[in-house]
Amino acid sequence: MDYSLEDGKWSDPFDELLDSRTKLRKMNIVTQSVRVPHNIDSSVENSSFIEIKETIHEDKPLTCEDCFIKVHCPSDSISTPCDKRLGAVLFNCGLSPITRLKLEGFEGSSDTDTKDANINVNVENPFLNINASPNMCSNFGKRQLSKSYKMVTVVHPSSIVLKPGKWRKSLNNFIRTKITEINFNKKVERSSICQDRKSLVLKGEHKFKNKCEEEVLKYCDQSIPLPFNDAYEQNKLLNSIKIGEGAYGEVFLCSKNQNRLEKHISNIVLKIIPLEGSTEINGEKQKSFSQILPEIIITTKMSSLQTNKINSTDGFVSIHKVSLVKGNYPQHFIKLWEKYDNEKGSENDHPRLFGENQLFVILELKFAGSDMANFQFLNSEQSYYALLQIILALAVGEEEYQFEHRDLHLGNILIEYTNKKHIIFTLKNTHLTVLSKGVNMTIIDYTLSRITIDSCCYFNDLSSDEELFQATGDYQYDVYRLMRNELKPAREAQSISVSKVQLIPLLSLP
Ligand SMILES: Nc1ncnc2c1ncn2[C@@H]1O[C@H](COP(=O)(O)OP(=O)(O)OP(=O)(O)O)[C@@H](O)[C@H]1O
Repeated sequence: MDYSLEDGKWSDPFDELLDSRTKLRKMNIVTQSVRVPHNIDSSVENSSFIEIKETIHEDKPLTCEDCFIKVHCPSDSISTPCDKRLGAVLFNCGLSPITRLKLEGFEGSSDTDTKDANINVNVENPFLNINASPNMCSNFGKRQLSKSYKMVTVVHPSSIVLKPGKWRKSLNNFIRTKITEINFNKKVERSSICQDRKSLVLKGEHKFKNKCEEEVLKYCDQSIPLPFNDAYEQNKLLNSIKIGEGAYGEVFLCSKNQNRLEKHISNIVLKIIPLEGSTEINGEKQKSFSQILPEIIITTKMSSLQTNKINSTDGFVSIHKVSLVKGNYPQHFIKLWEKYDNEKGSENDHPRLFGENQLFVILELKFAGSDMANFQFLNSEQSYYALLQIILALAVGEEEYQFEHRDLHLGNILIEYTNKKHIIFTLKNTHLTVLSKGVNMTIIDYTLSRITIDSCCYFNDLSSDEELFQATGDYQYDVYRLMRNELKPAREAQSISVSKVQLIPLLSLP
């Protein structure tokens, strides 16, 4: 029975507030002067936060005099989004604001209102104290209100302040564009592991590499790499366009024309990942066969949950095919790359730098919509059911494969509009039906994920990846540290049988 209200009709007090900012001002809930810091703060880490003075008169609009800034140290606090702290005072309703967070990096908000603010920031060499304890850092990240009562974020000199989402991409971009003197040689290669619960399955580097290459070819249903240009000829692909990029790959959308204009497969996404080359790409060492293998296995397994009888879900991206190709980047993809770069600006390196012996893995995925960081929900109810879909998909994945995503930020959750009224899940043989409220949610990007299949655990080893645990700039980065702390006892006990779902808060729900 559907007890929810008609699609698009339902709204809670907060939706009304969101309808227009003018209303907020009329209600004295928000004033020009405090709105900017308030919104910025919802995606800023724990370097500082605003507190409202207790003497506040509820019937009067807030001004900066009513607030003071507190500074916290990351070692002893968590960067709870500030809207939670302010929520009780500013938004007297059951739900916290669902904001589209737009923190454009370490320099503060991208909000045009902050343009003329005093930016008290020195980004020339923020890594100098990179290994220093934040406790010992006297001028630990703080913010200041400018004369015009606007808030800016100041870089914490002993940590890396990044925008939320694709942390590795942001980090590499930060290093390449902002650091003039890099005192930062601690890059650790992430090792990939296919580990038995008790002992390593594969030993010896060379054997291991060959075994992984063989395995990758097996998943590709190939015996040798295919020539890139022939396998993905321009006339086999229609309406191609570059739609996204990550630290490791370029993502294109196209329709695949299988038999020269005869059979037409609807939209597919090609995620193209360079492999095994010695050239650094996007500030990263290229992935090895052993590092890509877990991603291929995990993507294939999670996709197969669609047809599983006992635990099933469509919530993980569908994979049609994997290919291993070799050769220069085809010209038609280079053109699409350049078009994207001209229109949106790419943070990645130009693909012309790949030589003729370059290997790539290409994941052919189903198009699953746009990412949640760029999506605006119609109302709270829609976001609530979206969240339920994600939770149930994770529950199914965890039940079947002890799946942990471990990097579930907004950029890795895709949303597509759907006409389906319900989304169906099967969990331990029980059918569960969730209202779609017009949206279908899909989880992508298993670079950091881990699953267990028949007592064999597949994952990339994050324990030596210090970068992952040093970034700040969003609550997302605290979650990495919190999870590491949480798992320490298990690691110390040499146990890897952990079945916690890591879910970076998706929405600012109370
Ligand atoms: N199946 C898909 N449907 C629609 N868009 C997609 C799909 N897969 C990827 N994308 C788009 O491409 C972007 C990059 O993809 P993805 O996160 O898989 O790359 P990545 O290189 O693994 O990223 P990271 O830097 O996090 O490792 C996504 O944020 C999304 O916008």
